[in-house]
Amino acid sequence: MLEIKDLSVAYGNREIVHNVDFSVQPGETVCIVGESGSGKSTLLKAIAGLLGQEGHITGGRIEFDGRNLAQSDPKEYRSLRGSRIAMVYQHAGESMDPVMRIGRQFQEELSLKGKISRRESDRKAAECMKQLLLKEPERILRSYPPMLSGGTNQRVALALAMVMEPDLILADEPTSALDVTVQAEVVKAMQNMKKVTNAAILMVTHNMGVVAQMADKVGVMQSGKLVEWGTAEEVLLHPVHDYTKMLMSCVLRMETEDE
Ligand SMILES: Nc1ncnc2c1ncn2[C@@H]1O[C@H](COP(=O)(O)OP(=O)(O)OP(=O)(O)O)[C@@H](O)[C@H]1O
Repeated sequence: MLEIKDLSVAYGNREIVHNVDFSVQPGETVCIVGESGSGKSTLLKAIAGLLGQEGHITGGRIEFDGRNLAQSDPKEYRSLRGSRIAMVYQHAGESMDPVMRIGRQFQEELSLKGKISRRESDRKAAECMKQLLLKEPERILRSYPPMLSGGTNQRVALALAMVMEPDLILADEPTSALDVTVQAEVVKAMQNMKKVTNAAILMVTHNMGVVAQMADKVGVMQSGKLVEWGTAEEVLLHPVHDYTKMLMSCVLRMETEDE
């Protein structure tokens, strides 16, 4: 459903992502890992059409159901994001409107697909929130984002993505701004999300626990290149590239030190 072909992305004259190729199949969860600054977020933003003023695609294709998004205009992207592609950010609370009640945010989002009553919107929102293990959805619907904790807001953002029944969810480090115990709750919620939606998930993350628990395929980026790609088992247990081997040995060392 999503095919990235020979994609290169630059900010100004500086090329950040170099000739990346990979694909995401329907319903599949793909995690992109790699060191800080390797271009993971830039890659995700390019796919989401959110590179901003300085960023641009310098080569290659982003094919979504056969359509080349690399050449789409911002309006076309906006309509796809409203209907078929959803995005979840690192600081989800900040991506929501702080002065709009959560219930209203669901209704606005859902109204992109057609007219919907407050009651029906609340019902759909509460259903998604329950699937993401959020307690008291009615209270959350009446709240404003700043009234809720970081972990709750992150799960609300996942629910906002889910409620649209997208074909593809793009997630940029959805757990990394949270402390460790809260991360575990959000990971559990994301696992549930994976179980109950048919959406493919493409996620950039530093959290190898998330990768181990959720990924079907894993891509490893280093200095703007995709240096390794394979099933989660292949990449986690039998890495080939030196950089991936080093990354995995760091994770093992951290886990041993934690024990
Ligand atoms: N808006 C921007 N303008 C110019 N350069 C940028 C911009 N955003 C990111 N960069 C540069 O692009 C490079 C890759 O950044 P990117 O955020 O994609 O990496 P990353 O792998 O996601 O890192 P992290 O894991 O730390 O988020 C970095 O050198 C960064 O400074």
